[in-house]
Amino acid sequence: MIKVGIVGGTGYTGVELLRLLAQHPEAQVEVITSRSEEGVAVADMYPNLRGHYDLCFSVPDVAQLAACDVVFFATPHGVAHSLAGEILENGGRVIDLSADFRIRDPELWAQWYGQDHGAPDLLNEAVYGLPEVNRETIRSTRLLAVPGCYPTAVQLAAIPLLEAGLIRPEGIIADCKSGVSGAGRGAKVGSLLCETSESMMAYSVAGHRHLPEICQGLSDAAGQAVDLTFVPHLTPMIRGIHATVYSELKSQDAGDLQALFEQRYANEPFVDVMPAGSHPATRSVRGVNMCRLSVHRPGNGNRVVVLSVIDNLVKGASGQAIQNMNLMFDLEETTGLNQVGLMP
Ligand SMILES: NC(=O)C1=CN([C@@H]2O[C@H](COP(=O)(O)OP(=O)(O)OC[C@H]3O[C@@H](n4cnc5c(N)ncnc54)[C@H](OP(=O)(O)O)[C@@H]3O)[C@@H](O)[C@H]2O)C=CC1
Ligand SMILES: CC(=O)N[C@@H](CCC(=O)OP(=O)(O)O)C(=O)O
Repeated sequence: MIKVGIVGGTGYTGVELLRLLAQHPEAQVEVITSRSEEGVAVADMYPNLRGHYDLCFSVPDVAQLAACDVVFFATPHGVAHSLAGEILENGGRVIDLSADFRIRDPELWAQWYGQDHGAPDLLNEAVYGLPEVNRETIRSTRLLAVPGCYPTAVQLAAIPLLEAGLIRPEGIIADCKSGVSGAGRGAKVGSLLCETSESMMAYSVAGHRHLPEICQGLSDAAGQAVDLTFVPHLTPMIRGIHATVYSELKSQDAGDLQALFEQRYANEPFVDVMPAGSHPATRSVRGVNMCRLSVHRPGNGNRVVVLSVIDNLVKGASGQAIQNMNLMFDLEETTGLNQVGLMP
C-alpha cells in the first residue's frame, strides 16, 4: 500500500482526492491536514466519506508528512514551495496540485503570481504532469506538478495540431468556460449563488495566470513560440471546463483531422476523441478522469475548432494527480480511476 499524505484536505481538490482514493486499491490516506479544522473527523465534515475514512484533520507537520510515501499538496500557491523541499529530503515524493512548479522560468512565475518563487532550486527536477505528453519522465520523478484545469483542457485540444505542424502558431484562441468549484471552497462574494447562477461572465481577459502555463505547453508541442488569446468565463455550473480552441490551418491540404486526433490519442485511457460532428458536454465527464474532444472544420475549412471538456476537479486536478501517482509508483495508470460519468 502507498502511504498518502494530503496537505489542504478541506478544499474541493482535497475532498476530491479523498473521494477517489477511497476506491483506490493500492493507496491508503494516512495524514490529512487542515489548520482551521484540526481534530475534526473527515467524515463529519464531508458525509459522502462516511464509512470510508476514520481520520481527523491535523495541522501540517513535516515529520508526519515525510513518513508518507507521497504527499499531495491541494493548497494555494506558495505552500508547496515552503514544504516540498523538506519532504523530498526525507525521502518522500511530492505531487503538487497548485501552480508552484508548473512554470519552468521562476521569473515568469513571479511575474504572474505576484510573489518571488519560493523554491527555484527544485525547478530542475519538477516534471509537468500531463501524461499524454510526459509519461516517461513522470515515471521517474519525485516532484510532480499537476497541470491546471484550463491548461489541461486547452493543451489536449491543441497539441495534436501543433505537433503535426498543421496550424499557425500565432492567433490561436482558447475560449473557455469553468464551473464555480474552480474558484475553490473559500468564501468569496463572486462565488455566491446569487452572483453566479442565471448569469455568465468573462474574467481576466487582460491576462490570466494560466496563460503562461498554456503557452509553455503549446510552444513545446509546436517547437516554437505560440501566441495565444485565452479568455476564461465563469458559468453557472458546479463542475466542468468547456474549452473551444480556434486556430488557422497553414494549408487547406491538412488531411483528415479526425484521423489525426484518433491516432494521437489511440492509446490514451483518459482522452476520448468523439465521432466527427460531435459536441461533447461537460455533463459527460462529471466525476470522471476523462477529457472528451471533438474536432471540427467549419465554413470554408481554413479554421479548425476543437471542443474539449473535462471535470475541473478530476482530469483538471485530483484525478490527474492520481493518474500521475499511478505512473510514479509503477501501477497500472488507470488504477482507481475507472468511474463512469453521471447522467443526467
Ligand atoms: N478548484 C479547482 O478546480 C482546481 C484547483 N487547483 C489548485 O489546487 C489547489 C487547491 O485548490 P482548491 O481545493 O480549490 O482550494 P481551496 O481554497 O478549496 O482549499 C485550500 C486548502 O488548502 C489549505 N491551506 C490554505 N492555506 C494553507 C497553508 N498556508 N498551509 C497549509 N494549508 C493551507 C486549506 O485548509 P486550512 O486553511 O484549514 O489549512 C484548504 O484545505 C490550488 O492551488 C488551486 O489553484 C487546480 C486545479 C483545479
Ligand atoms: C473559476 C475559477 O476561478 N477558476 C480558477 C482556476 C482554477 C484553479 O484553481 O487554478 P489552477 O488550475 O491553476 O490551480 C481561476 O480562474 O483562477
